[in-house]
Amino acid sequence: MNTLTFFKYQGTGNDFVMVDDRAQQFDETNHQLVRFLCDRRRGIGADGLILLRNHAQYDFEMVYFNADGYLGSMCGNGGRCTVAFAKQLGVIDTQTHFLAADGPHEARVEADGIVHLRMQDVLGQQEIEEHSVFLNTGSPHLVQFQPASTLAELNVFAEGRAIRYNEQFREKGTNVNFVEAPATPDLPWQVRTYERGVEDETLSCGTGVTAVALAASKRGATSPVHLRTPGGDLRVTFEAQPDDSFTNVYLIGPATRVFEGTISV
Ligand SMILES: N[C@@H](CCC[C@H](N)C(=O)O)C(=O)O
Repeated sequence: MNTLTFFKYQGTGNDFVMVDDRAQQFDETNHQLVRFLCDRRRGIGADGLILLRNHAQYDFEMVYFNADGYLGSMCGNGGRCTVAFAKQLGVIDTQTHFLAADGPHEARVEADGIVHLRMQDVLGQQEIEEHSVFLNTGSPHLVQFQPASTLAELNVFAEGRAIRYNEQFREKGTNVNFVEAPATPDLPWQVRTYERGVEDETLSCGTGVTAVALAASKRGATSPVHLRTPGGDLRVTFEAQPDDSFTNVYLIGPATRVFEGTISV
């Protein structure tokens, strides 16, 4: 048996097992190990696992796995947590340029600990039905706008799973974000997310709230968009371009170290 040292981080309740893998010792093909480490009863427990690795051209590389044990796409909350982790390790100071599954990202850590993570430009969105759009913010997201005062009671697991496994999305999957617009412009957009690869509702999803903010810009939202998830509040800023793309997209929010430990693997 070997001993693995890990750190647990969370960003608005989306939680991750973080591993300093600069020595590149972690076997990323060991899906059963990742599932065990993310298991909330038999392992550490998390929505995903993130390896921080050295990279010749970037400050570091972030390798993200969903709780199902398989490599995932971009993780926005995980990206913010990885930036905070890199700072904790002394790999960076307060600015960084790192590599993730969807390409390079810039980020900075403000004095209050809030992480500003630049997301990839987003090339438009696809109308699926009258109240739902699909867009990719580094991960695939369906954004479904709900009637007022219905989000709190929605069965996100059942409704989200049905969409994630329907004819259109079954093969590659999608994350599903249910959204309620604010009653007045000073209030936040409320979001609950069923997350692919976790296959359950998570307390928040960073690429998800980014998708919601951009989709909401077609429904009156303006940058900066304030979003409220069951795990906490996030902000998204962006520039909308005439060709319906979005540039200078930032996901802004906290990233908290919860504990560290060792586990026999
Ligand atoms: N929670 C993450 C999303 C991680 C990827 C997602 N599970 C997927 O497989 O698409 C985030 O904060 O963006």
